[in-house]
Amino acid sequence: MKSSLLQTEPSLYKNLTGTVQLPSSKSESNRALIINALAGFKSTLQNLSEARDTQTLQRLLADTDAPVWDVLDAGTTMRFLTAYAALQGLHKQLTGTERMCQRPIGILVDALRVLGAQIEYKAAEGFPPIQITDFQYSGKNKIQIVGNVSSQYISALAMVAPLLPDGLTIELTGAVGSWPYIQMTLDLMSHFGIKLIVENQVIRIPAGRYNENTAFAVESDWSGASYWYSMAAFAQQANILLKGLKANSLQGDSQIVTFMQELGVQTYFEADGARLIKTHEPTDLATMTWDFTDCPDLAQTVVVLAAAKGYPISFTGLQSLRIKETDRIKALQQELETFGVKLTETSPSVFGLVGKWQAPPHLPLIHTYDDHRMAMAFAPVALRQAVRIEDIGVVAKSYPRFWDDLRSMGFRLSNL
Ligand SMILES: O=C(O)C1=C[C@@H](OP(=O)(O)O)[C@@H](O)[C@H](O)C1
Ligand SMILES: C=C(OP(=O)(O)O)C(=O)O
Repeated sequence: MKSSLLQTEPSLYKNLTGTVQLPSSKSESNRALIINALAGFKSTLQNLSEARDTQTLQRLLADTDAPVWDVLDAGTTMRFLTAYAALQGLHKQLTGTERMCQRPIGILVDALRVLGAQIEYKAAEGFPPIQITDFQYSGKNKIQIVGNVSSQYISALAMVAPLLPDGLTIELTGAVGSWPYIQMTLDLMSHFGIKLIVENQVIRIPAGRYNENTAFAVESDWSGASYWYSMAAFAQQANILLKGLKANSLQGDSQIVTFMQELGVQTYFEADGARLIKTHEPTDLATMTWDFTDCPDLAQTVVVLAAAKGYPISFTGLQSLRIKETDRIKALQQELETFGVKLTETSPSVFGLVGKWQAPPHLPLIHTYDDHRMAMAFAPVALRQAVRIEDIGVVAKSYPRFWDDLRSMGFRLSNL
């Protein structure tokens, strides 16, 4: 595989200005697609994401006859389709990339089995590929599920719960990670007509039908927006309009607004999006600990920025990063080493950055670990120094036009 060279003129570092049409949120798109499928494909979904994960889900939902659904590397697609196929008793095998077959699904499968699904593992217990064969309702209308492994299991269960004769009460046990993603699911279910109740960690979902013919427009992707915030923070001056973002978002990753405000990037909401202005360079920042429990997909963006800028930030809530597209903690540790920075666990579950960022003597190569967010989180570094990116193709998972958007802002990308 050929790596690519990403570089900029010094003038871009001095002043980064332009407009970006962000991709739509894949999380919102994937929920809307599942709910619309459960309601008979009759609604009008606008701005569905061009992310490969969403395109894959859309294609598989339409491929009703296929005995095997290959989700590639899409976590939500795997988890959502598992619950979707299981509760309808569809005869399906679900599989994915080698990495997808290392990402756990046992918690969801156990819950679906309790409800009456017949699901077998085709290889390792607790991991895809799985074979779904039948559904015979067990009569259970309450279930407990752990909240700190992946919220995707809970979203998957919640979306199919109205199909059960008595609905379903889902009790989340222990600490809950990625809660805003669960809230997004519940908000979308409400939008499509399900009247559910949430009390602390208990979600009560009544039996019912999703409304047909309901319009829904997907918002731009806040996770994708985070890389532009990072670029604005890197640059000396920045004025970037990110189109399609709204102040009141369903997406928890809109938390990036608050994080970046601390780091000198202010957000102004306009009629057609969010304008990012670099207002100042934070100089004497107090030592801070930032929690990514609710927004794990922002972690790589902020860790790389903090490492490069020497911001005194410690990080918590990174546990779920170990079971995503790659072990993201390990991947960050390895890549930051190239620049002389260590990401270390200073006390249980708290990660700190040690060492001063240094340009390596040779053109640095950023390894991408089949992880879109590794490539995108390191791309802003090119405002300071040229970098090689191992596989630029990884961005297709969530933000296929990422490099085109960088080019339109003045970045140069070439094959090596
Ligand atoms: O439900 C979703 O759309 C997502 C939930 C999160 O996963 P976890 O719940 O596994 O943290 C997030 O990391 C992922 O990118 C998308
Ligand atoms: C973790 C991610 O996605 P998924 O779990 O859906 O593969 C992501 O997009 O960062």
